[in-house]
Order: sequence, then structure tokens, then C-alpha cells
Amino acid sequence: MSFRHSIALHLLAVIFGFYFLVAVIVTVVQLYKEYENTKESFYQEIQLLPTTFGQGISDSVWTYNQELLLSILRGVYNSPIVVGIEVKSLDHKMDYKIGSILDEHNQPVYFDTQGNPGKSIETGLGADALFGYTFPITYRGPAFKTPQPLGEVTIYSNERLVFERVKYGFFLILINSVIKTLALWFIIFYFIKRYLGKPLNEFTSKIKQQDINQPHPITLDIPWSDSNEILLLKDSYNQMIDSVNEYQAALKNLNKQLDDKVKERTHELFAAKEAAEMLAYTDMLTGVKTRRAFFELAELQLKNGIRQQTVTSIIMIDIDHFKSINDIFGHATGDLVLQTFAKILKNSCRANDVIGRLGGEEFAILLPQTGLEGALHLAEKIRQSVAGEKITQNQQTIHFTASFGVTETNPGQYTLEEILGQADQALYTAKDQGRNRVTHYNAQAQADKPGSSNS
Ligand SMILES: Nc1nc2c(ncn2[C@@H]2O[C@H](COP(=O)(O)OP(=O)(O)OP(=O)(O)O)[C@@H](O)[C@H]2O)c(=O)[nH]1
Repeated sequence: MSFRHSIALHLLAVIFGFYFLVAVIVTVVQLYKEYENTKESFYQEIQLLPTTFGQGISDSVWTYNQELLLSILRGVYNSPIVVGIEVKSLDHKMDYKIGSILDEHNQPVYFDTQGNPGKSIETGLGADALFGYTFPITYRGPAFKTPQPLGEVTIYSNERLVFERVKYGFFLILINSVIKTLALWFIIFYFIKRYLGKPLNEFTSKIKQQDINQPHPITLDIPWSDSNEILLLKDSYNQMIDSVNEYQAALKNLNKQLDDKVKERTHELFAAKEAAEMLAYTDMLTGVKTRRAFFELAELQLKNGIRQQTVTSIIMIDIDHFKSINDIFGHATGDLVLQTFAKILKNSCRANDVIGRLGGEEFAILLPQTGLEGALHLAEKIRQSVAGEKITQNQQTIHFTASFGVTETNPGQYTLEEILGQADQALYTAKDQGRNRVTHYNAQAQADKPGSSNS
């Protein structure tokens, strides 16, 4: 915290703004009063002069003794508080003016010690601000019952002399004010800084050091008090930090719960997705691929065949007289036959062969990298396995057979629909020739058939 921005300096500026104003007003009033008192005492001192010189002046005017009068007037003039003296006699024969006096227009004029007009020797502030005391002069001789008026005498002083006397007092008052002000300034500054600035600085730096993710309650080193505004502020701050920590812990907990829930939901969604895919791609009764999955995978394998330039075969299979099995033994037994049949297919095929149930009791197997000869061999093997299988149900033994149509395609030679069509035709031939047999597609034979475009 820079000194320029410190709270102590700002408080001082405010306090001393007012204090300085009051101090200046008080000092000015004090100086004015001092000046007035000094002027008053000057005036009193001047008023005492007639008791010393009054009788001598009266006597010299009464006797027209000009020399005596002048010497007395010079004596008065030499007094340190006198700047001028004027004697006005009633017959004007003994009129005398020495030093600075005020004329009939109240303007300051100057006369030398001989009473001749001259240039003022009074200079400086207040030199022309004359003030005077006038007293009458009378003669009290034994021949007169009452004092005989002779005229009047005015003794002048000026403000410069008052100021000269008061100067030292002014200086003391000013020094006094400045020292008091500075002392107060340093005392207040020191204590504000120590009792306000330092704890606030400590508070600020401890807040700055806080770890924003894990703030801790703080302590302040204030040995001179156990309860003040700063400590109350610190307590409020600590309460706030406690609340923040509690909220943060609750939030973390909530986040964790949310995280766990999201993981759980994601897992469930993943499982649901897998189940849905399973439903869409796997036939629930037999465990082989659905019609849709078979078509997708078969397309992929045909493309692989083109890429690898290998031959691909298809076997189309249909269980013989399956309707009769259903009719005689019931639908459940029919299902069992389908499952048994699918198991034989799965056991007979390689991992990358694609087995699909295209509908009802109709199945197809796509054999990658397998030519017609291999496909016929596999079909025959399956046919024999099926024919050799027996299912015992309700003390009845069930035998069943299947018919097979086989075809092959070179890379890119036929589309999936075309080879499925060919295999289907071969299957139709197998059925036609008495069932429980394997027949391969013969393009020429198909062309020679009555009704065919080639026949
Ligand atoms: N149990 C059972 N029967 C099914 C299922 N899907 C289709 N079927 C039945 O399979 C029978 C198929 O009969 P058809 O198409 O006449 O053929 P088939 O009786 O096998 O006669 P051929 O194919 O000429 O030997 C129908 O009766 C269908 O109801 C199934 O999932 N389970």
C-alpha cells in the first residue's frame, strides 16, 4: 500500500483540513486581540504622560516661556511610545508641533524638533496610522479661584509602534500554533497508521494470500483490542469463508453425485444402445444375424472380395415342410427346430462367414473367399448334419431336412441382390427336385427354362 493512498493520510487530510481552518481563525482572533490589548496599553501609557509633563507645559505656556516649552515637548517626543506632540494655546502664541501629527483634515504631517514642517522620518507598516490623546492645559495660580484654560495638548503615537511591541508576541503565537499543529499531526498520523492502517494492511495481504479454491479463516494481530470494527470485519469475513467452504463442499459432493449419475446413465445408455443394436442385428430366436444385419454385412464382405480380388459364395437354405412341423408338433416345437437348425449352421461355419435368417424358416450363409466347390461341400455337410439331427419332444422324435441353393460370384461380377436371386433359384430347383438336397445355380439351365428370355 503506497503512502499516497493510505487511509491514514486521507483521514489526516480531512481532519487537518478542518483543524487548519479552525487553527487559522483562532490564531487570527488571538493576534487581533493581542494587538488590541497592546494598543490599549499604549493608550493608557500615553494618558499617564500628562501627569508627568502636564504641569510643566501649563506653566511654560502661562509664562510664554518658549524655550522651556520646547524642551518639555522634546522630552515627551523622545518617549518611545510618542511619535508627535501638538500644543494649541488659546491665543495661538504658544502653538507648537513636533514629530508626526494629524492636521485639521486628519492627514498626517511632520514637523522637526524645532517645530518646522519637514519630511516624515516615520516609515514602515502603520507609520501613517496615527492615534492621539488630547488633554487640556490650565493655570492654577493663587490669583484665580478656578483653573484658567490655556489650550490643549495632543500626544500622538502610531500603529507601527504598537506593531513593533506586539511583534514578538505575534511570533510566539504563530510558533506555538505551528508546533501544536505539527505535533498533533504526527501523533494522529502515527496512531491512525498503527491502529487502523497496519491492521487493514495485514487484513488485505492475508486476503490476497488466500487460495481461492480453499480459503481459510484468518487471524489478525491486534494486541490492543479484542473487539473493534476491524476485528468485527475479520469475524464477518471468516464467517463468509466458512459459508463459502461449506457451499463448496456441498457443491463438490453434488458434482460427484452428478458425475456418478452421469456415468451410471451413460453406462445404461450404452447398454441400452447395445441391446437395441443386438435387437436390430441379432435374431432373438436363433441368435444368427437378422435380415437387415445380413444384408449390411454381406455388402461389406462383397466389397472386401472386390478389394482382395477373391471369389464369394452364397448358400440359401430353407427347412423342408416346416409348416407341417408347426402344424403337427406345435409352434413351440417349430421354434425349437429353428434353434437347433441355427446351432448346426453356427457350428458348421467359420467365424467370418455371415449367417442370417432372412425370414420364417429361410436362412442364408455368405462365405467370403470361398468358391462354388467349397460352398457346395459346406452345404452338403450341413444338409447331412440336419438330416442326422433328431429332436425329442413329448416322447416323440422329430426329424427334419433342409434344401440348399448355392451360387458364387467373382469380384464385382454380381450385386448382392443378383447372387441372392441366383441362390434362391437354385434353392427352388432343390425343392422342385424333391427337397433335402444341395443344388447350385446354373446360368445356362436357367436360360434354357421354358418362359425364360434365353429359351
Ligand atoms: N415355429 C415357427 N414357425 C415359423 C416361424 N416363422 C415362420 N414360420 C412358419 O414356417 C412355415 C413356412 O411354411 P412354408 O413357407 O409353406 O414352407 P414349408 O412348409 O417349409 O414348405 P417347403 O418350404 O415347400 O418345404 C409357415 O407355416 C410359417 O408360419 C417361426 O419363427 N417359428
